[in-house]
Amino acid sequence: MSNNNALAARVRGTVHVIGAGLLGASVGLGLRERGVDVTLEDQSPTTVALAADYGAGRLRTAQDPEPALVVVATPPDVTADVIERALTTYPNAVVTDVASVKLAPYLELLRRGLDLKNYVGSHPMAGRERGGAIMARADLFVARPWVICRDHETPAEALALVEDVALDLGATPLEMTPEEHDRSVGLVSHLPQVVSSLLAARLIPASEQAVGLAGAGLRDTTRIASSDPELWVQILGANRAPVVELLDAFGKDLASFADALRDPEQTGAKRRIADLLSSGNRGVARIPGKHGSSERFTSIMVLIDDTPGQLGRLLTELGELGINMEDLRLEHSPGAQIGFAEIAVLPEVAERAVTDLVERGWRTL
Ligand SMILES: NC(=O)C1=CN([C@@H]2O[C@H](COP(=O)(O)OP(=O)(O)OC[C@H]3O[C@@H](n4cnc5c(N)ncnc54)[C@H](O)[C@@H]3O)[C@@H](O)[C@H]2O)C=CC1
Ligand SMILES: O=C(O)C(=O)Cc1ccc(O)cc1
Repeated sequence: MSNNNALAARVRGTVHVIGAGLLGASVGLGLRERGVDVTLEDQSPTTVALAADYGAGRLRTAQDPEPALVVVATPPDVTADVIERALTTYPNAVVTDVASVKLAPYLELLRRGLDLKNYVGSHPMAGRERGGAIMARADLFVARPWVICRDHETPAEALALVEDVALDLGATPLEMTPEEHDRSVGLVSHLPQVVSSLLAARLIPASEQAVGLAGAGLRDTTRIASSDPELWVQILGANRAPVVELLDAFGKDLASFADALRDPEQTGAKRRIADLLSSGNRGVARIPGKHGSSERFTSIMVLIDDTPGQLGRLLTELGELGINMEDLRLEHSPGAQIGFAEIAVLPEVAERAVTDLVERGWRTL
């Protein structure tokens, strides 16, 4: 695989991360790999020491000059406070945050009458079910969208600096208003979280025998049910209007489905069931990375650096490993330095294929 150190960072100057948990330490690890100077701060001395030990950056000293950029990676309910403190402490730095909601902190900062020319909110669409520095990964943001919410006062240089961080971390920056962002993540992240959690909660009273029959379908639909309830109470509370609207619509679909199924012999009931199920087919086909994958095969997503020869090497190594590739699809986001190779293999060899590829240094999703 190509070495990230070989790629020069776009970001110039020191990046100061406040909140050295999953997101903050992942930003630190990724930027350190590119040789960027990263300083760390956290209300927990243990967390900051842990993140530094993992190589996510160093502690700030009194001699350090003002950072070029501050990344606020604290829980949503204190994000506005921490942004305000960062803007005051480092008046010449650009300040961004990575909170999962964008409108509530922005409105709160406006309400406080702060000068927001140096603040550019953002949100990397990448995470894990568990927080903490110990869960951090340098490649967390690779090939993921990174939403940036500028406003009409944002100077071009401030926007460019936040975009550079996203690009240095392998993400694809894209601009949205805070309202567009919150409506979009309500649909693609917050509604799935609630549905997955409530679905998984149905398992609590079930017998061992019943739960023992669970397969990939249940695992796929409940993966994010292991998420941190404390973080999600904050995220959902801060984006309640779009999420409640989505839950109401979802509840209507559920009720309509149950009505049709209660009496499938009534005229039109079977069609209603089929229509709802086939809407699901059309919806799932819209998820990037899920197009065209055959039901017969298991897809493995392999990250490919955008450098010559990478794909050829992957195909050669698959041959060496004796893994038969049934299909191949390439996906490349404009602006990203990374692409995906979606390899279809027989389900029975999928697990071994992933293990062998990871052992050889490939990154899989
Ligand atoms: N967990 C996820 O999958 C994702 C989370 N986010 C957002 O990233 C932010 C951070 O989330 P995680 O890294 O998952 O949480 P985390 O719990 O792993 O890390 C948060 C850190 O902030 C520190 N902290 C809390 N209040 C502080 C304060 N006032 N000053 C300094 N440090 C403080 C905590 O001690 C903790 O170490 C949240 O706003 C979340 O919405 C964004 C994308 C994905
Ligand atoms: O793992 C997933 O599918 C996620 O959706 C993770 C995630 C959680 C919270 C965010 O604000 C952004 C991404």
